[in-house]
Amino acid sequence: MMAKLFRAVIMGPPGSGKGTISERIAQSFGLKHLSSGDFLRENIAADTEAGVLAKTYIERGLMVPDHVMTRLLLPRLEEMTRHSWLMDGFPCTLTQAKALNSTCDLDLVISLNIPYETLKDRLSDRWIHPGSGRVYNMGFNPPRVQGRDDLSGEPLIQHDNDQPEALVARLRHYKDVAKPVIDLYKSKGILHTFSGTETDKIWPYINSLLSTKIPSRPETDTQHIPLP
Ligand SMILES: Nc1nc2c(ncn2[C@@H]2O[C@H](COP(=O)(O)OP(=O)(O)OP(=O)(O)O)[C@@H](O)[C@H]2O)c(=O)[nH]1
Ligand SMILES: Nc1ncnc2c1ncn2[C@@H]1O[C@H](COP(=O)(O)OP(=O)(O)O)[C@@H](O)[C@H]1O
Repeated sequence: MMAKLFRAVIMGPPGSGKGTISERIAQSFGLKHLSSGDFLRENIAADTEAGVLAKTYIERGLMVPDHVMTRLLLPRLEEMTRHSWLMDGFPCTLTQAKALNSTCDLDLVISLNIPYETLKDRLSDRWIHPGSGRVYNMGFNPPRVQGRDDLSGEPLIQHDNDQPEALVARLRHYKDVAKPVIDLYKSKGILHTFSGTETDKIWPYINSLLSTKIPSRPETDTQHIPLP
């Protein structure tokens, strides 16, 4: 019998560690990690109509409008009827959350609650490989060769968006738009909030929560069965 599918969302302000934690969850529990940012970058690289439109917003440091996001992401999720997944970066707004609601039932929402000073320190030290979206931090997870991506060897860049002046505005905006989304998931009884300043200290709590929710791990009993 196929294991029950599991659908989760991870939310948090820029720099809260959504990408970093999502990778750990994907590796430990075999969920597919879906990232709105990666998905947008793929569409931009492929010059799709929505990608061209999204690029005009991202280049100005703005959020992509809800109707573009839902038009891009929902069909993709609808294709994933046989997969368990973890979505990072979507939904960001109540309109997106309601649209997602009409497509699927979420099992769990993880919300990361990280102090502003911590976010500021991390993001001012974040380096990105623009081609793949791989993320480094000079203290926490530095690249093997300074300034170069581990896999491609290509140069890493920093986003102006990650510098303190832009960050204050992004965080204020996040708080405003995320609050009703968090309230919605709280009212559904699926919200789990994790607070702290270090991913390595938060991770064991997320790991043990997921261990109680996701019955089978890839390395234990699904060796011959394709993952859901
Ligand atoms: N010093 C430190 N850096 C961390 C920690 N956890 C994550 N980081 C780094 O902080 C930065 C932000 O982490 P991400 O995983 O990209 O955060 P995110 O929430 O996905 O960020 P956005 O893509 O902007 O929404 C990256 O450079 C990470 O390597 C931590 O516990 N300590
Ligand atoms: N759910 C979303 N709604 C609107 N815009 C989004 C969404 N997810 C991503 N974006 C846009 O794509 C950009 C890149 O996203 P991401 O890689 O998650 O990184 P970051 O939030 O650090 O910029 C965002 O800055 C934003 O413009």
